[in-house]
Amino acid sequence: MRLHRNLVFATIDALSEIFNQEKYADKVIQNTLKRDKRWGSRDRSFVAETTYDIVRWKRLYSEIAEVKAPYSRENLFRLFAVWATLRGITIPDWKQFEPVPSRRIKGKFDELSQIRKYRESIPDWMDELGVKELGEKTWEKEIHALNEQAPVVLRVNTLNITRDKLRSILKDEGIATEPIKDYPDALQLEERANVFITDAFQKGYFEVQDASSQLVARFLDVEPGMRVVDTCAGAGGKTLHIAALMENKGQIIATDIYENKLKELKRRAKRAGAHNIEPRVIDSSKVVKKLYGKADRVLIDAPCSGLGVLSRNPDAKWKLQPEFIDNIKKTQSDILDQYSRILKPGGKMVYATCSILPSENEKQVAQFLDREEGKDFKLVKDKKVLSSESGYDGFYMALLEKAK
Ligand SMILES: C[S@@+](CC[C@H](N)C(=O)[O-])C[C@H]1O[C@@H](n2cnc3c(N)ncnc32)[C@H](O)[C@@H]1O
Repeated sequence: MRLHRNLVFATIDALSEIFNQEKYADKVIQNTLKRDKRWGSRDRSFVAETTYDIVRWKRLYSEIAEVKAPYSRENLFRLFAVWATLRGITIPDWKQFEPVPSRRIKGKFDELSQIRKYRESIPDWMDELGVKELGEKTWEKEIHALNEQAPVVLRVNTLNITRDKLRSILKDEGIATEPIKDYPDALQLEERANVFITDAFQKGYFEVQDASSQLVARFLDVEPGMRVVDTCAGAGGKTLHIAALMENKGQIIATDIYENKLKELKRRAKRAGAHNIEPRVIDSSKVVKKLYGKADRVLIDAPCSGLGVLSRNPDAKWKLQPEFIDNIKKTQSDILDQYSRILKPGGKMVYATCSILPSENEKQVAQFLDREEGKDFKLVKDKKVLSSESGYDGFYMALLEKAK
């Protein structure tokens, strides 16, 4: 592979914004890709994937390159040189690159690979927390899987099209996909591609949604005609799936504390042809109180550490803090206590997270069931999805039923 100057420079600029200005990697990459209209799909994927790779391996590469934050341009080029050397890519003789000690880089890589926190490139606290919560063996496998690049999975919008039909349309657009066994609405891309520019996307035939995330709406056991409240709806990934499962019949009230996310949900619902979604911003406790005792189904897709989705969001390794996880657990239990009251007697509720930590998942549910607020509920079933076992995001979902 030959390195192109403008692509390498774009990658270095993106890394500088992510590492030094604390900006989110996905947003920075999105903007960086707008920089040069002449870039083709290979150029764009070089910038996106190399940036994500160096973000993912920041700790390991920093140790090898002996550089620390704040990252000067010189240091970013050193990180880049480590990335290229470990992939067997020849470093060009540009003045930005110092002579690269390839043997030393490979030697240090072998040496550091003996120690998990370097090998898997994670902060000390995260390694300790993973071992404490999951045990050494499971954590070891899980963090390894979470460092793999995530596959691109689509959720077929069955309001508009069948899976087979979409598959054949995408094939005609040059995008090959495979159905995934046991995931009835999913198609996995055989090769990465920008699916958002396809005609099929504009027509609302699919959404991009990880396979594990696609399990949640089905877990809620919805039926056409029900009243469902999706309490932490965000931009509506699962709301749209629920709408499709309900065949547009019944009512879905989608709430969130952020209006901008619900605005995005509205846009997506329009494209998807989902007509039974009513977004409501939670701007006071009244909004939730008004719904008490009204729903057949409640989804709590709770805010969480996001440790199950590190493969698609590797900069969370550096942005996440242990204090954030402690606080979010308190929010999760408050949300459970409050939003469970939205259910009618005999109704069902799913509590879900994209975390793999038992303290955010099964322990959170067990504590709820032990509290006064949970006394009328029983656990019907739960499912822990590990990335190392499924090949998709880490997730947790519990189905609870309220007594009649
Ligand atoms: C895991 S995300 C939701 C993802 C979304 N359900 C989807 O499938 O695309 C959690 C959401 O909870 C929202 N949130 C945080 N605190 C909340 C609260 N107290 N009440 C309702 N929503 C909250 C966040 O804004 C965020 O959108």
